[in-house]
Amino acid sequence: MSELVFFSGTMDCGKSTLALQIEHNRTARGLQGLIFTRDDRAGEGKLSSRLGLVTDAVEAGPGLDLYGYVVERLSRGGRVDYVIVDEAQFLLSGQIDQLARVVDDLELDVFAFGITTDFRTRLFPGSQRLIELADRLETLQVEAMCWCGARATHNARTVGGEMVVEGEQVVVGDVARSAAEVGYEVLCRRHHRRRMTSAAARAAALSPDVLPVTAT
Ligand SMILES: Nc1ncnc2c1ncn2[C@@H]1O[C@H](COP(=O)(O)OP(=O)(O)O)[C@@H](O)[C@H]1O
Ligand SMILES: Cc1cn([C@H]2C[C@H](O)[C@@H](COP(=O)(O)O)O2)c(=O)[nH]c1=O
Repeated sequence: MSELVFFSGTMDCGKSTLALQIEHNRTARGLQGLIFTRDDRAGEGKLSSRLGLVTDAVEAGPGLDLYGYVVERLSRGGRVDYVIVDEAQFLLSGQIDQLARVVDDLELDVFAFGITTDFRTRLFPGSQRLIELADRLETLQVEAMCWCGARATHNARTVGGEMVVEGEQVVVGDVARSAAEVGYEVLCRRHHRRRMTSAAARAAALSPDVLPVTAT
């Protein structure tokens, strides 16, 4: 029985890597997949992993009917054995319904990958619909970690190094610790709530206000 599977986690937990591994393993067995993505950091029509691997993909812009695209490919004599979707959080709710139809009507497995919540801890529309419709939800086994050592469960956005909780939902970016204007950092819920990024924690540790007082 074909399935719609949603592999989710924070940023930087290995989702795109797993997508590429699934693609590699199936291709190695002679299967042919169709890969969709949206707004990958590597550019339009790319699925990229921080491990350095990248492959071509179909850019699933807001105007693309994913079910229609698969049907058209098949009706032109093309082969599609399964479908992979990366950055699925960015898809419209209706596009997730189209993926469910690919599973139900075309009997193809669909493997979707994405972050569930944005920097404000709110669900992305695509992720919300995937949680509502998926046959199976999978959490990635390689956990991203907060600076405190706890499992990272939330994505923080930084602007000029400061954590922010207001702004546009979608701003393509990375977790690299450069001085980029907009960056991201994964945190545990406790530190996301306290807006305590690794830089803020370092600054607090160096502050004379919090230096330990030693008894004389
Ligand atoms: N230099 C490295 N050596 C080993 N593993 C790395 C390195 N850089 C990144 N990774 C791994 O890649 C993961 C990020 O993979 P990626 O597929 O890009 O994540 P996601 O798609 O979830 O944002 C990191 O959590 C880490 O496990
Ligand atoms: C939290 C958050 C993230 N994004 C963007 C930043 C990246 O471009 C992608 C996530 O990619 P990854 O492969 O999972 O690292 O999403 C965003 O636009 N808005 C957010 O709130």
